[in-house]
Amino acid sequence: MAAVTTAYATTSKSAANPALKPNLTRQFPSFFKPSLALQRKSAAFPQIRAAVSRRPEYIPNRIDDPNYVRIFDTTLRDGEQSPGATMTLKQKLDIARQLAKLGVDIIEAGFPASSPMDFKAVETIAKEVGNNVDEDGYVPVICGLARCNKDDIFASWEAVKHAKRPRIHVFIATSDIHLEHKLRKTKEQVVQIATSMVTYAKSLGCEDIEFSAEDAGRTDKKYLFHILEEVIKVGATTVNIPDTVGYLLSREYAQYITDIKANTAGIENVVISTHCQNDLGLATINSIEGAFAGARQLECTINGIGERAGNASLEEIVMILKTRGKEAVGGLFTAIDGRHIYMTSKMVEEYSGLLIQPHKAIVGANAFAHESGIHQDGMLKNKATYEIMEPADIGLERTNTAGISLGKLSGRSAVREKLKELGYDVNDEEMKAIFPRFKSVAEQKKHVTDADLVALVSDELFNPEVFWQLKDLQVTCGTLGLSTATVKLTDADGKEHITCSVGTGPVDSAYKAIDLIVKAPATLLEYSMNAVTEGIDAIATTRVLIRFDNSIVTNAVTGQKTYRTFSGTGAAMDITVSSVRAYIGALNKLISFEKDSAVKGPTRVLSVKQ
Ligand SMILES: CC(=O)SCCNC(=O)CCNC(=O)[C@H](O)C(C)(C)COP(=O)(O)OP(=O)(O)OC[C@H]1O[C@@H](n2cnc3c(N)ncnc32)[C@H](O)[C@@H]1OP(=O)(O)O
Ligand SMILES: CC(C)C(=O)C(=O)O
Ligand SMILES: [Mg+2]
Repeated sequence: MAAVTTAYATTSKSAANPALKPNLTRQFPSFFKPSLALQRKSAAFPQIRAAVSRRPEYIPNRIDDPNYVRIFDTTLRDGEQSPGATMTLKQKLDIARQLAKLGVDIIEAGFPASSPMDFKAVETIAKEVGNNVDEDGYVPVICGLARCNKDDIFASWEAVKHAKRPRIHVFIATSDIHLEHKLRKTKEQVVQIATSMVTYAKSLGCEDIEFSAEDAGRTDKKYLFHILEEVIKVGATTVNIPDTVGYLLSREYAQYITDIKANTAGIENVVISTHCQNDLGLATINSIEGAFAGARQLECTINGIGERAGNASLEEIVMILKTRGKEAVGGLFTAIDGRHIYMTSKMVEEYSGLLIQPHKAIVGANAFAHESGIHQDGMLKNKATYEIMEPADIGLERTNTAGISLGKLSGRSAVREKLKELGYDVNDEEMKAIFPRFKSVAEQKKHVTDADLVALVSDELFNPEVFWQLKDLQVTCGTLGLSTATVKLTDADGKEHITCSVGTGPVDSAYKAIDLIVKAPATLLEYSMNAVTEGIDAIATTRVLIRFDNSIVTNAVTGQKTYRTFSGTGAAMDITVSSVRAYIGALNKLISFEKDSAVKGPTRVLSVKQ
């Protein structure tokens, strides 16, 4: 079927939506100083401004506006637990900065005791993002997860204490099945451990303590009320009710919150939180129903990434409350600046390597595309016929009227201007890398589309620290014999390395040649390719997943041993070049991880006397 070309539509088959553009600048000053376009938008939609400016003062254990819902983002902790989503320190810091632009109330930056690298990431985010107070007094709380033991809690505190608003998040399982088979403890032992560990967290000087009853969704309610009462008594300020295995239906989850409110002594002095996993596809709606029943902190991740089937998705929760909160969810609202959603989603997609399905709510490529005639007809007559949200609300604008058309005669200023319009405020250094790539595409294509440009820029800007870079590539392939690839790479010092290899096809031979140069202990696990735009001159994006053969991770919950994996993405008109860029991106991530792991970890904080 042909691409749709109404004033509103886009190519629904494409990985990106070329008719829509991110409405943000990478260094957008603050959502209190919106650009002219945003000011116009805010005037037309007063609820946007109101929502952003109505954030109540942050007090750990209470929220003075009864309708305000805190957004707790755990992309960097639960999100990173998705297989293959391991991120480097720099990537985590970028995401944390972007989450602060979004205005999330709490950033769970990691699990400091799980590795020296995670400790370093949380500590860095606490120092850099956790102290960046804006003119309105907003600064996100920086939170670190800890099991109920002193080493974990001490590590968490050592990492987060640098933030203006530090939080320790302690958890322990409370369901019979976890008590019996995983923790091998009695109910009273677990209450005793939980209370003594919350007390310990408080003794370190932390005044913002979240307690999670892991697997609360399968926990005997009387016992749940009891343990919550006890941790509240000793200083927990937020109590989280995770449906760890995504088991409960919405009405059952809401009933848990209602019952906790009605039966737990002291509950009125703390904030109740939801944490819904998506095993049955119910994470978002269960979080919303939890809020309707009285929870005022919702834990979620960008694009819904997370352990197994993922977590509740931040963009869905935020847009549900924005679109229906007033009339259908008791007037509940958040202070998230939705205009940063699209950019944040793109960044998490690139960094985690977890691609967004085209029909994903809010941020999928098709979320605002209208393909069928009757819908297009309705849209042309009145957008409200088929759209319940404005694309601009998540940072997208329709660009059919955009003035600048890029081609091979365009210079740096036009490209820079266009990028600015698309939301990327690139610096001179970044421009140096992007411009030659733009030129080489423009020389082969009559018209470089917005989607082409976004793919190139994402490939350049969202890539991990560069240790190896592709300089040149030549392949021969066909039916006459084995494919041969000659690859020239530059290392971190700019030194060139050339080698060639044969393989079963052009990608295989190129990857083998790269392996001969880089010599990383990696195994290719997955490879996929998509066309960003349509036609023979489309830009191809490749995603690869590689296994780090020297890094075995043990899952604390299942005890299962797995290899650490890294993803990489690449974009180019030539499919072999795109494939090579993706592979080198993944290898750079692996090398960066290896380097970060070698950072001297806080050995001292990992061994406190119990
Ligand atoms: C529902 C969730 O999302 S929970 C968070 C999951 N995240 C992670 O696991 C992060 C990655 N994990 C890791 O790097 C490692 O598992 C570590 C570093 C955290 C722990 O590693 P290890 O010390 O080697 O322990 P291992 O993973 O083998 O087992 C977990 C241990 O913690 C115990 N444990 C699990 N949860 C808790 C808890 N909340 N409080 C106290 N102890 C706990 C288990 O009972 C087990 O103890 P045991 O060995 O005495 O039986
Ligand atoms: C650590 C807890 C909050 C968790 O992620 C879960 O129970 O799913
Ligand atoms: Mg979870």
